Amino acid sequence: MTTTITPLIAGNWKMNGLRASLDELTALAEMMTAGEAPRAIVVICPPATILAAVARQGATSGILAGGQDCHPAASGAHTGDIAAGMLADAGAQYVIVGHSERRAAHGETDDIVRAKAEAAIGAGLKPIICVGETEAERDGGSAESVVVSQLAGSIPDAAGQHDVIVAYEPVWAIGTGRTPSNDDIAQMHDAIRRQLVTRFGDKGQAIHILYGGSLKPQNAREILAISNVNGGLVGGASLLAKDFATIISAV
Ligand SMILES: O=C(CO)COP(=O)(O)O
Repeated sequence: MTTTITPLIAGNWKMNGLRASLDELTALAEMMTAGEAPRAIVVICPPATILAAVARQGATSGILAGGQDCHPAASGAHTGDIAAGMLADAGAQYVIVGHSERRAAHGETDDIVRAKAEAAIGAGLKPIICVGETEAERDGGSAESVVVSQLAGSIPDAAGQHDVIVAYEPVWAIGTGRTPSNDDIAQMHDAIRRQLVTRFGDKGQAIHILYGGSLKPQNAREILAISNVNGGLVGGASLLAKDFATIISAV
């Protein structure tokens, strides 16, 4: 079965962005409405402090808002954490879970990431579930088995009935300016697709598989054209409206 997936381009602002960044969002919205309508779903995941403002501003321009992480629990004594329901309350429609910067710095296991994805689905959000191998794992030849195993542990059964997004982000490509070869990206995305289809049948054909890691205006066109690459998760290049707009228009 061939399923057409509308590409999705998500910007992960990480710990960058003050209220002043909303000007960049205004510029992005203007660029998006100036030319032909974008052929992609566009999502910005800002820091939580400006999430509500991004969601409000995005409501008029079609830019959707997402969180960068959520807690598995709905509420409780978890100082500094944010529940998925709170992100939804602030206007988010998406939330990134299992980003490698959190897996590494906060000891997040696949079980925790899966619990976060379940919490997100429970709150009506679409989780963007991140997976990716380290450089040592790629050099050692285990990249595919590592990613397939991370995905098996991180994606909840509920993905069979609800919308989830998978983001393949090789850890060594994040913020480094390096990317895998197009063949390596194709091979990994094909392996992820096979696993999604084996587990979720036709629904697995419709799940977005995003590529992330040094996606830039210069390489977006060729990477986004690779089969089973259904969009991108963009870090550094999402901070400047001009660069992000170029990536969106590369779809
Ligand atoms: O981690 C990323 C997005 O989540 C990718 O970051 P860069 O695009 O800065 O490499």
